[in-house]
Amino acid sequence: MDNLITQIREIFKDDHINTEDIKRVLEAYKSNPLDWQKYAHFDPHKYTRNLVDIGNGKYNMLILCWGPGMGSSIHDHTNSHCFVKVLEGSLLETRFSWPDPDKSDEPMQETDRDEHPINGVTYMSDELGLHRMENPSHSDNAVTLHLYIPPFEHCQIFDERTGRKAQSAVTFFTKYGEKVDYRGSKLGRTF
Ligand SMILES: O=C(O)CCSS
Ligand SMILES: [Fe+2]
Repeated sequence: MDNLITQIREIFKDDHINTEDIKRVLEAYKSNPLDWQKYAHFDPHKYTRNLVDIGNGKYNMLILCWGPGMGSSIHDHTNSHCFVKVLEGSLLETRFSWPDPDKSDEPMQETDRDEHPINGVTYMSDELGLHRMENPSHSDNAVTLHLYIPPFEHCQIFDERTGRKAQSAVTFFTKYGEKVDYRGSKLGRTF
C-alpha cells in the first residue's frame, strides 16, 4: 500500500485536487493481497472499516472487509467525495435518489444497480444520490479500498421503505492494522 499511499499523498500536495487524478491512480493500481492483507480484518457479523491513512487530515483511506452477503445501510457521504476500488471479490452498488422532502414515508427510488468487479473503481457523492454497498457473494469475501475526501465523522443512513433518515457515527474496526476498542461507548458499529 505504501506506493499507492505515496501517489495519493502526492496528489494532495496541491491545495486544489483533481478527482480525475485520483481515479487514474486508483485504476492503475492492480490489487495485490500482499499489499493490503495487514489491514484486512473481518468480523463474523458485519462489514469492517479499517483505517489505512489519514493523508495529513485531507482524506481517510480505508480497507473495508465484507463477509458473504454483508452490506451497508443506504447512506450519504456528508458532502465528501467517495472513491471505492474492489481489491477482492466484487461489490454490488445500488443507488437511490434522495427522498422527496415534501413527502413522508414513501419508499426510496432505486436509480441504478451495478456490480463492480475486482480492480473496478467507482466514484460517489451526494450530488449523485445515495447508495448501498453489499457483497453479492454467499460464499466468498469481498475487500474494498475507500477514499473519503474530506474525511467525515458522521453520515446519514436511510430506511428504504420510508425514506426516513438517521445520523450514524463513523467508526473503525482497526486503525493502521491495530484493533480499536470501543467498549464503554455506544460507537463500534458500521453504518
Ligand atoms: O464507509 C462505509 O462504511 C460505507 C461503505 S460504502 S461507500
Ligand atoms: Fe458509500
